[in-house]
Amino acid sequence: MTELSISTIHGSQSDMESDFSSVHAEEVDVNFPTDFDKKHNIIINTTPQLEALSARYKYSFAYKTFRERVPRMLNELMSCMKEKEDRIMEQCGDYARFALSRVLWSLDILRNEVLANEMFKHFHDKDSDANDWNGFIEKLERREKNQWFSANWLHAECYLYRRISAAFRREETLRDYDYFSSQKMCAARNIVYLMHTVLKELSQLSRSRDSFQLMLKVSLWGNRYDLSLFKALTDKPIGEYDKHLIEDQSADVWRLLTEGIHSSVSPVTVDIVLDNAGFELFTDLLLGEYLVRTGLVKKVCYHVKAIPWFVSDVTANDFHWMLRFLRDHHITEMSAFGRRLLRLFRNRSMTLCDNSSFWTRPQGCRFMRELSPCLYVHLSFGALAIFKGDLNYRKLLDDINLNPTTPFSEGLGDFLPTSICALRVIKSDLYCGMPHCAVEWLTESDPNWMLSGEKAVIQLAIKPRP
Ligand SMILES: O=P(O)(O)OC[C@H]1O[C@](O)(CO)[C@@H](O)[C@@H]1O
Repeated sequence: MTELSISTIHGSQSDMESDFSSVHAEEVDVNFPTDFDKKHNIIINTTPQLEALSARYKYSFAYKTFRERVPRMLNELMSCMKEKEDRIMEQCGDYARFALSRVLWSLDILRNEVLANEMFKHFHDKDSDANDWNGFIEKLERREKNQWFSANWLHAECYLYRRISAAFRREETLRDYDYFSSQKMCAARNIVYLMHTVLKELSQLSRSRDSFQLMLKVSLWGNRYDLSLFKALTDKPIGEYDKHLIEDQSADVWRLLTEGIHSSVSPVTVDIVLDNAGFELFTDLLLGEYLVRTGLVKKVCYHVKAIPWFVSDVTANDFHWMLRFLRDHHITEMSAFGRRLLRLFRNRSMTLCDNSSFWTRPQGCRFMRELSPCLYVHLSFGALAIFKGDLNYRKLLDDINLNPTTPFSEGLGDFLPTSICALRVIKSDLYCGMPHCAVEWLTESDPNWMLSGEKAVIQLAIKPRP
């Protein structure tokens, strides 16, 4: 098997380390909680097991996220919008100038609400999920978990991105403007050399267990490309990554697709719940094309986010942009790959599921059957659903701080519409299905390991079929 190069991270690593080590550094201040901590009942501890992750626990990534990362991200978004004002006017028309100033004002208010740990506000926009969101916020109000530093981390972070979206969608002229799109497109353009290298190495791989496992791992490590955390990249041979794979069930996924399901699920469909745009999406398209081309599956269905989400998550616009970008590229292998993909979409071997708001709702996957029964039934008709990335993993576990050795299948609660595979680069302090003592050992050698994006898991929960 050829030694293929995939990326490592630098620069942001130091940001992360400084971020997290400052958390730990404050341990010395454990007897002297800051004024903010006292005023907002912050618990000077890590998150207890079986509790939901929340910024109410000082030694958590959630606390760091709302104390520092989110205010910084909102500052960057506001200055980026100001910088691009003229280009936005070209795209959305002159009237958007007033709309943009109202948006900047809303984002500034949002940032101050986070910094002051204010209560979540109800939505007054016309979007189809507004009522569901308000019903959810009322539930949080009753449980007094409706503030940035008391809510479950997943709920608060999803609420943040829904609020940002509301600020733009309130404005007719900016309603469909994706405020993260230039970052996503720019990141994709900057990594063409790697896409080309990967294509030359992998696009003709034949059907075999080794090739399948390699394709799955390329899609996994593509998840390191998440602009909400990391900004810069360089090359490293893929083989070197296996030592960073804490749990690897890729062989079980191969067995499931080749031995496990023939009679019960035909034609074999695989759903891929996408994460980041750009290079990660490219690796997910490569995986899908390999699955169909080698006859391992008849159909691949991709799931995207309905609104701009967590900076770099894929929306339907990003998905179509990537297909056009590949098809129209001057590099032969790139355009050939783009045309092959478009052919697979035309003959419906590949489809895009872009209309579910479930992926941008705060609830975990165990609430899908109740909240999005159609989506649940759709997944149950598939042979396997592949969940990409850290945020989707948190949604699978409903952000519950489980004992790290809890089996993955148990971590899903009762969510098992079909067999579930998680391809996750670990980027937050939440785990399950880990070998005994792995988390303790890793934390001992590096307290920041779970934020470095160095470690990953490939986990599978098999749905028993009659
Ligand atoms: O792109 P991914 O893999 O879902 O990672 C998202 C990141 O954002 C977070 O929400 C933190 O802000 C974590 O889940 C993770 O660190």
